[in-house]
Amino acid sequence: MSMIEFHNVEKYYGDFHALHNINLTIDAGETVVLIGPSGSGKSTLIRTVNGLEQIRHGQLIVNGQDLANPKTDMNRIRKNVGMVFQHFNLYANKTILENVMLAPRIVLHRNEDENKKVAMEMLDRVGLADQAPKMPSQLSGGQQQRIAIARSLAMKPKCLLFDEPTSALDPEMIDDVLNVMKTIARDSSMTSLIVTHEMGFAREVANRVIFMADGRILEDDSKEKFFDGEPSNERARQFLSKILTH
Ligand SMILES: Nc1ncnc2c1ncn2[C@@H]1O[C@H](COP(=O)(O)OP(=O)(O)OP(=O)(O)O)[C@@H](O)[C@H]1O
Repeated sequence: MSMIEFHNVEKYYGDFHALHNINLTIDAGETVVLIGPSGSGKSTLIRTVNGLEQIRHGQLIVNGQDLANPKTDMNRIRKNVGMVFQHFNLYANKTILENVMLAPRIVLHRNEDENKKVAMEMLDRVGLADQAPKMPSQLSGGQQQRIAIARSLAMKPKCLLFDEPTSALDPEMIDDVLNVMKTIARDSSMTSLIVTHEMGFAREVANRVIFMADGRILEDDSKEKFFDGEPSNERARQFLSKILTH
């Protein structure tokens, strides 16, 4: 079953043509990594999936709903499609537990006992259950990002979008966040679409690797073909050799 379908999608920012003729189908349970040079449209592409950016032409179907249809209930999309950003933006004046419980309470009206149980389960999943009573400022950046992941997981989404979740972190914190993301990727009930520059991570967890440049998908391969074979596209090959030699 497909979770996300792009059909001939075009995206503009004013006159700037940011996405060109995107065709892409992602099945439920897949872990897809999106890579490419800066400014190639990776963030734009994943932000269209939960409606943070609107498309101009084409069709985008997420969890069976057509995003271009004005009747589509975007709240329903966002319940099923979570997002983890580069900057985690926890509520500074709320405890870690409250941060994780907030959206399910407001959006899903989950009852308090169940909400707390789920929140603690998710905090446990990211290895931070013991931090529940603390305030965000008492945690490191890497821990805060893991809380942001727990916060997304608490909504029990079908799909999680990750937009460079480790690129604002100090190097020593990156692995802890990637390890949490690896356990999510192994959960076949969740679809993950991940923008990252972490090639080791991509190589380990991705089912598929998509390479973008200039707003276009130039390569869409299994991870084996992309990393162990050779991408067919010349720019993808150049990008890969450059990034792997750094
Ligand atoms: N809100 C906006 N208004 C105008 N142009 C934008 C906007 N957001 C992005 N762009 C432009 O769209 C292009 C794609 O940007 P995008 O952030 O999607 O790229 P990216 O591949 O995610 O880059 P990076 O790896 O640097 O985050 C860039 O040229 C960028 O300048």
